[in-house]
Amino acid sequence: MAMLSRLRLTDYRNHAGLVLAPGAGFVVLTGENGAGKTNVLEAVSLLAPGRGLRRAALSDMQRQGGPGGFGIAATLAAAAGAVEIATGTLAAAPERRQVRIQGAAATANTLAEWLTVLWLTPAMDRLFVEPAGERRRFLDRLTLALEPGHAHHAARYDAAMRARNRLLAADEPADPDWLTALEVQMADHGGAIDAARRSAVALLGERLAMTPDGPFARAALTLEGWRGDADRLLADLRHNRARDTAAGRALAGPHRADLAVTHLGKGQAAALASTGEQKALLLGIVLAHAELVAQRTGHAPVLLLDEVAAHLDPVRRAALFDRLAGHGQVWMTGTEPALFADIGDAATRVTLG
Ligand SMILES: Nc1ncnc2c1ncn2[C@@H]1O[C@H](COP(=O)(O)OP(=O)(O)OP(=O)(O)O)[C@@H](O)[C@H]1O
Repeated sequence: MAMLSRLRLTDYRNHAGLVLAPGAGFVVLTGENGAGKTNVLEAVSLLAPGRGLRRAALSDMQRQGGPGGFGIAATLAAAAGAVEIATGTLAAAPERRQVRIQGAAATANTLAEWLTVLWLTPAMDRLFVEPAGERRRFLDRLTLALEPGHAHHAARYDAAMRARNRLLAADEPADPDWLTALEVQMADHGGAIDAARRSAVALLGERLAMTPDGPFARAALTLEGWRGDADRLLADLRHNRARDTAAGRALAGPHRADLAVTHLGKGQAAALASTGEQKALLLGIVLAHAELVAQRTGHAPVLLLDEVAAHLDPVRRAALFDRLAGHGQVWMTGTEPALFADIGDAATRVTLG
């Protein structure tokens, strides 16, 4: 777990070749609209498991007009010394993500052992009113930061679930032993997923409850939609084979969970809060989580705050900078350098475009 001390982008979106040497603390990216600020944050988000902060297709990320394929390489300053991590695609396989750690091929999920990255983007403003999937993904990123094995369990669960769906959809009757084997895998990994999420929600809830009422609204969190351990999941899957066959998918399991968020001060569902209140709730959750992860793992996550500063009033902006000072590496974007005038000289400032 660490921070980035060097970042090199090759043919990544609009960046043919970009090298940055971020310091610890704030990394401020400014530039006009379309300069490629969010692209840089997206590149950093791909140094963690998953599809990055836009959830875009890999083939969309290679530079249009470039040779095909892209590269994102970073040096991590870790306690044990520098670690080189890299991800990207090759021109011949634009949809296949390659990952290297210290030069050796690795899976994307192992990136979680080296770097924790969390982000807040304008697209997440609608998180509380969107379908459950977006909140589940958000919850899973929060969980992954506390439990690096979470991505592995999620990947194995999804693979087993897809295989079970295919088996149930096939014309010929499913081999019961094979079906049971897949359900056992789903139950084992699903139980681990649920336990890790519940633990993350409980820890984060405690942290939020402890946080004094400040300029960012406080949230209460609960896991909804589906809860249960491995035994319960296995029993449910067995019992619901006919129903799942008719539906064409598994109707119960941790893939149906949701994160319910309440505005603590108002005792009201986050979805009912105003747009500004929803932004503040989300920011409050991300900040509390970053502090929680730093406290529990001894390593602050790398935070990517896309266009967050511009949407805060000056008092909240100052409060944000105050709260994040000394947190670790915090990447922020904005079109106006003046937004970041108050964060001091220690920041790494980069103008793009
Ligand atoms: N695969 C690609 N190849 C080349 N350019 C791309 C690719 N994908 C996106 N772009 C370009 O990147 C630019 C958008 O970059 P980005 O979203 O990082 O901008 P930004 O600096 O964050 O802007 P804003 O301030 O408007 O949010 C657009 O001009 C877009 O055309």
